Amino acid sequence: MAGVNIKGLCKTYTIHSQEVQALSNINLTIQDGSFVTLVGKSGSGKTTLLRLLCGLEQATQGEISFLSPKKERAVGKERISIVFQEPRLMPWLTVEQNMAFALFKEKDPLRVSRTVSHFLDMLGLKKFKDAYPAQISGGMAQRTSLGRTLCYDPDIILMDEPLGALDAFTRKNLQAELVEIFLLQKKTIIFVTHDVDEAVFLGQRVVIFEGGKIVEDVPVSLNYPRNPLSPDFFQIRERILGVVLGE
Ligand SMILES: Nc1ncnc2c1ncn2[C@@H]1O[C@H](COP(=O)(O)OP(=O)(O)OP(=O)(O)O)[C@@H](O)[C@H]1O
Repeated sequence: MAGVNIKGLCKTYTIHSQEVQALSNINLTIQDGSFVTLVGKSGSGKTTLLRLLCGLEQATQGEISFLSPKKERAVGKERISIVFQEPRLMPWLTVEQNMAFALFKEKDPLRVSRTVSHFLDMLGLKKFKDAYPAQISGGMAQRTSLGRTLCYDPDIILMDEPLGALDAFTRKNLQAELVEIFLLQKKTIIFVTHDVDEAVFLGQRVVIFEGGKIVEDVPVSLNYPRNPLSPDFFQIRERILGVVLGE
């Protein structure tokens, strides 16, 4: 595992010679093995931060470093994986093969089948292992995408609204499963969502973005699994909603 230390991070895009400051002076420390959710209105810079963290974009200024990285990984070789809103599975591969794809560098076929089988089990996909993406539901496809990520054994998992396209029932189920996976695996998870309830249900901290800046960092010191109907949950949710809506 690894945590992240972000110092003075800025990202400017240029659209038709007009500069857009997507992120300005972001300072954030995310501890190893913690679950952090990022919320904020559309265009506040959440996805840009994830893209910088996984190297899909270069920062204009500032730096990102890793905290307590795994000893067996060389510095700079931390494993970061990203899960998007859409599962991005390969349609010509089965559920099992899509997950195994994360292990294409692994030489030992037994290790591949053991790892894939473990996560197929954990995610309730065993019965569908031979199905193709077009033959499974959106929830199962997103579980397969998460399974592929877990097979890769990343130090840090970035999630960009991974449950955003699912129906409310499937979404609630997957939120609960994600908490269980987090408690079992203790990976560092950085999760972007527009849904404040989801952010409070999942995160140990909710970081609020506005106009490319962090405007508040709210600790959520409630035990898992959380009850969204409890007064403590309600109070934190209202506080965050107030900041996001600028009330
Ligand atoms: N590739 C790009 N080129 C130019 N501008 C970009 C690019 N990506 C993002 N931006 C701009 O950066 C700003 C932040 O965008 P970003 O996607 O990070 O916001 P967000 O908070 O993730 O929004 P949403 O919740 O809608 O996904 C926006 O003004 C957006 O137009």
